[in-house]
Amino acid sequence: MLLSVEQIAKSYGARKAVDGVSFQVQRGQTVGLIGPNGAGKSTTVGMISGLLRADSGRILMDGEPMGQGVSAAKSKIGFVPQDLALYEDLSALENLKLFGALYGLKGAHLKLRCEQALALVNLSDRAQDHPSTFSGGMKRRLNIAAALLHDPLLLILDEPTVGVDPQSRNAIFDTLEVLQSQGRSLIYTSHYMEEVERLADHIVIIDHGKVLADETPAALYQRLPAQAALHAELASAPSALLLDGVKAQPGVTGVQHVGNALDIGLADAAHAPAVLSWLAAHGTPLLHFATAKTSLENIFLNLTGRSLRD
Ligand SMILES: Nc1ncnc2c1ncn2[C@@H]1O[C@H](COP(=O)(O)OP(=O)(O)OP(=O)(O)O)[C@@H](O)[C@H]1O
Repeated sequence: MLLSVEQIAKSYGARKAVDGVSFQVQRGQTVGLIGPNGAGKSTTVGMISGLLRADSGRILMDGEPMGQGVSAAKSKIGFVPQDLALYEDLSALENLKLFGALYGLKGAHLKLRCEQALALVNLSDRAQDHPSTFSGGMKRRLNIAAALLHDPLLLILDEPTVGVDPQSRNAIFDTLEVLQSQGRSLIYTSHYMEEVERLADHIVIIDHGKVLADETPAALYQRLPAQAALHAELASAPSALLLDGVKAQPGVTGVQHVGNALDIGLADAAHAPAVLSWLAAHGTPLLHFATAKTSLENIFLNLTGRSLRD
């Protein structure tokens, strides 16, 4: 195991921002930390990266306790904060050299690491430009490069796609996938389930400073009442009788309708053909239908009764 977070807690005055959070990160694993605004994600990763002191609990990095100040454990972690930390009046390369020097890198080794990091985030051709001329996404990528200079085992990213255009978002994902293929561990915080689902082997759901779930995406899917959804558009609005009939079909976990459209939850996608045949035999003509895997986005709603984003 690479990182063990054990019952960490932190209050700001009377407000408990993080209230006994525990989870682990294995070598090479990506853990997605997901929760709504104010759930305690930034405070949690702030404590893991050593920027914030925990009121209680313990954090072990590669077997060693994490504390404040410089330590071997801390040097194994790279942190990409939510707030961008770049010097606008230095070039991209000069920014990296400054960060690298702070990590104690020097000379040819520093230069090589800066070049490698710029190449990884696809900014080699902008090395001499100032970040003031960069898009939000390019600045974020430069920040990721800065956090990688000292070759950390674990990279922590706090909502790296906030304020980022879709193209740069994909470039960030591409970079993170390269890091994964190198066997690096990642902690990725977000309030977008689809992002976490794309990247993470393990998802930790956090709300009001507490862990609500800590599982693989597949295990979380199993917690959803419907595994698949069937959307069907009829030629006219369904009758109450038809709705009851659909609900009674094997594998149907729920039915909603808006106008002529039916949204049917299925315990398994394999039930879709039988439900469609039944509809064709009993309903008004079917104009259009589509099936889809249900979204993990629903899991938060399922666990808390609230949605991830308001
Ligand atoms: N420096 C601070 N002083 C006082 N309260 C704080 C401070 N930082 C965070 N909080 C509070 O602690 C709680 C957790 O905040 P935190 O930033 O960790 O959540 P988050 O999940 O990262 O949210 P977001 O997605 O909005 O960044 C919130 O109620 C927040 O208002």
